[in-house]
Amino acid sequence: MSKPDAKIPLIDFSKYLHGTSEEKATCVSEIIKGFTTSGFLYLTNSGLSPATAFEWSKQYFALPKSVKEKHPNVIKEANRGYSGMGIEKVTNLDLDTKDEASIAKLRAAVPDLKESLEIGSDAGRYPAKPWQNHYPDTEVPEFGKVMRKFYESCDELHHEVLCAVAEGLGLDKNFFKQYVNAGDHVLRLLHYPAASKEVLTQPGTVRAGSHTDYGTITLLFQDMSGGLQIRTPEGEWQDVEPIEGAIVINSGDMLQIWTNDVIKSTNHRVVSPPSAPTTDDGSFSARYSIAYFAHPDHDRLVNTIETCFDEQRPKKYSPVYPGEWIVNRLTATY
Ligand SMILES: O=C(O)CCC(=O)C(=O)O
Ligand SMILES: [Fe+2]
Repeated sequence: MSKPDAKIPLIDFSKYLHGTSEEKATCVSEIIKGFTTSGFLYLTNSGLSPATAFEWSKQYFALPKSVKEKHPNVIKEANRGYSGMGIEKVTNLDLDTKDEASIAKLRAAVPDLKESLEIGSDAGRYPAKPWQNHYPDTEVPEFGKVMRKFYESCDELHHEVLCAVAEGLGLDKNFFKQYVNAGDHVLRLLHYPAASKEVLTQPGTVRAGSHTDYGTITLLFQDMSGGLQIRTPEGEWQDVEPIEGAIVINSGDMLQIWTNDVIKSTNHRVVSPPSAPTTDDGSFSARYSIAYFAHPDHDRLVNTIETCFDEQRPKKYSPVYPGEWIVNRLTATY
């Protein structure tokens, strides 16, 4: 169970979208409280439902391996396609050192027990990119249509949340808007297959290893299996229990850099808690989740906001290009 002091606020977003100016202000300060303490919050009444996307995601993961492996996620800059079981080992390494030995050691360690499909933007609403999504529309009819629609709905919601963040930081409401128009976001479908308790309770074995997210915010849709945890400043793991109908939203590296650590990019992971549902043979049941990683445009420089540093609080980060940041992080991850 989560501890009572868990600073993961449950926020009714309809109050921001349609409330009185007082309700709106309360909502903004709750969002800022979540992002500046645990780096996580729950959002309800956002108007966005992941139900259809989950249905199509399940159909995708049920396809034969040979079909999914036709379009592997191998080009870091593209970050599109399928990653099979054990391909990814997420981590936070000190990327300034680019320590090849630690990356190699990490790759040899126990891999994450999951498979995923990464989907990027499509030309049309967004500027064309040199890379394409490969939708399995023959095997799963309308897959591309469903995912494109969901991607765009997530983009819209993410814009609203960033407006609230800007307001909460005392900036112009549209401050982040100029940075997030290229559709450099990533929609990631995740499947953690059923696994025996012997495997998942071995020391060091996790469904997804500890990491921070690289972008501005992540919209995380999880089923009711549980297992998501965040690391508290005291170094303890705290459950982010699923709440029916609530979207988990966490702040990522870009907001942390922009705000000089005022907003947190918190480490999180996925394990199988003892309370996780089990199958008839006593294994942990499969878990499905969908993450929408919102990113600033890859070629727009992100530089710490002027009001977030002064003599007492020196600037901690050099300006970064989001595109370079993500490629460095992905290189250390796969
Ligand atoms: O599956 C989840 O609940 C979390 C996934 C996650 O943190 C990620 O893919 O970055
Ligand atoms: Fe994550």
